[in-house]
Amino acid sequence: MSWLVESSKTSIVCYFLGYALYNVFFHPLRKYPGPKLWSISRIPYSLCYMSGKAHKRILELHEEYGDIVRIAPNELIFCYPEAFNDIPGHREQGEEEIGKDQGFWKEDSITLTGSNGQDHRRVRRILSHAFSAKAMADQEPLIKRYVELLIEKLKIAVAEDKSQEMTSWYNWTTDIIGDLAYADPFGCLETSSYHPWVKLIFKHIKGLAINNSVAKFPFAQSLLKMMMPKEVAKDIRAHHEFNQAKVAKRLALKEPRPDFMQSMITAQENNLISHEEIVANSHLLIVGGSETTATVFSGATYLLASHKAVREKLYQEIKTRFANQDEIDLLSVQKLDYMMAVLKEVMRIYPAVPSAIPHITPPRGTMIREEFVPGNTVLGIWPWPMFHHPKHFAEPEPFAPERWLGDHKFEEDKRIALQPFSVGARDCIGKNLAYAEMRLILAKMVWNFDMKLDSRSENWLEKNVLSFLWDKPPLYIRLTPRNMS
Ligand code: HEM
Repeated sequence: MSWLVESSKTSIVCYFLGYALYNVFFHPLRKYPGPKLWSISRIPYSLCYMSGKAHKRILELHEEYGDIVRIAPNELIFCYPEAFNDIPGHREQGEEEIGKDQGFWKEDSITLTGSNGQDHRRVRRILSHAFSAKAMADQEPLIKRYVELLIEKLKIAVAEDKSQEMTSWYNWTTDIIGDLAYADPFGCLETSSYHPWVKLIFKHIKGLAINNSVAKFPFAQSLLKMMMPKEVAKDIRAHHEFNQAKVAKRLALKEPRPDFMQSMITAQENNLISHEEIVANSHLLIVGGSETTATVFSGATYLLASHKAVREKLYQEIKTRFANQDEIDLLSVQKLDYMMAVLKEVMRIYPAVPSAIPHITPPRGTMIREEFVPGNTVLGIWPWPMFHHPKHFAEPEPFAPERWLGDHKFEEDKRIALQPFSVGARDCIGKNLAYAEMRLILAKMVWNFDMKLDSRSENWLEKNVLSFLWDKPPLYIRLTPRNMS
């Protein structure tokens, strides 16, 4: 019997040795540089992914190995400004799409962001109506109402305690997207507290890195499911049931509404979208449309609170442009050039989507940067390292909005490297809405309050944990109301 055990052990060792040798010396990606251990197995990349600081390690890898690095047997990452055009960007006519890696999306593959080819184009066309200039003009009164509610409730809270935990306030503005998707707000701002469903969205971030890391290890994924505490499984079920119930309630409304759902309802009447797709995409819109903007608001508030000169300059711009705050609307905020520079710099320093969203080459392979990349190779661009690489941005660490306003110190910057909304046929469909919302909220915040950092939140940026998206620590800011009309 012992000979059987011995020979099994030898076979296993030989298998792994052969696998390692193949990956290093014979694999089609062998010519790409990267740490040897990472090219043998996915495990080092997965461990890095779960470390909470993967963005920094990935930047180090690009600095050490160059623009294209092999980070797993079958995976390459790219860090040069044109990479956004080469991978998610528009393809030439007749060229095959570099689609999303379905191994990453799994259950989300029927959403807009997880689907490929015809399905993606069909749903994108349907949803694009909800994000047109006309739709946004129709949505403006609703957005303004919630922004006014945010300011009003904050003023009440600040009268009691100047120091407010701002990530929660910005998470509560999910009310806007909740109303645009379900016609039924969560009531977070009204009650100045979390709706349990909204709380779960933000709590869920912590698990994303683990979930994404094990996605490529089916055994580990099954194990994780088996080990999942009962309450977590119950939370997940309740979360999905809540989404389904909200969608059903919105679908039952007879009156047309200028919201995200209307275009899907019209499409369903013409058999262009299924009920399951409507449910899945409503969830995507809520999560994609609220977590991202809440991150940018939190980053902007922290950076403004800790940079007095920038804060003052922004305040001056807003005060000079508007006579009273009723003049601040979605259209007028577009004229605030300094604010735009501030927002770009916030998204460079603290991008809302900091980690790579994996794509995959078509089975026949494709050309990238005049080199052939074999079929079924997973490709990624990590936004945080792209936006922090000293080859792309001079002095990448300090918060410097002037870099977007022609300051000669930054004239060598590769500005096209900053693509926080990605590019091409799969860029952020909510980009214009996000900019409108961000400018409006920031303008109203700066008009109404001066912001200073509470000592509890010093080095807040450094305390953020990367879990695919940011797992944000509490952000305490001291708000002083200004006496403005
Ligand atoms: C600052 C705010 C935002 C940032 C930084 C952001 C960023 C992004 C990025 C990088 C992508 C591409 C993801 C990929 O490659 O799969 C994306 C896609 C998407 N975003 Fe946003 N987003 C923001 C706000 C919003 C808002 C407000 C909405 C809607 C309410 C939204 C809805 C979507 C959807 C549906 C997609 C998938 C598009 C497609 O695959 O065709 N996003 N976003």
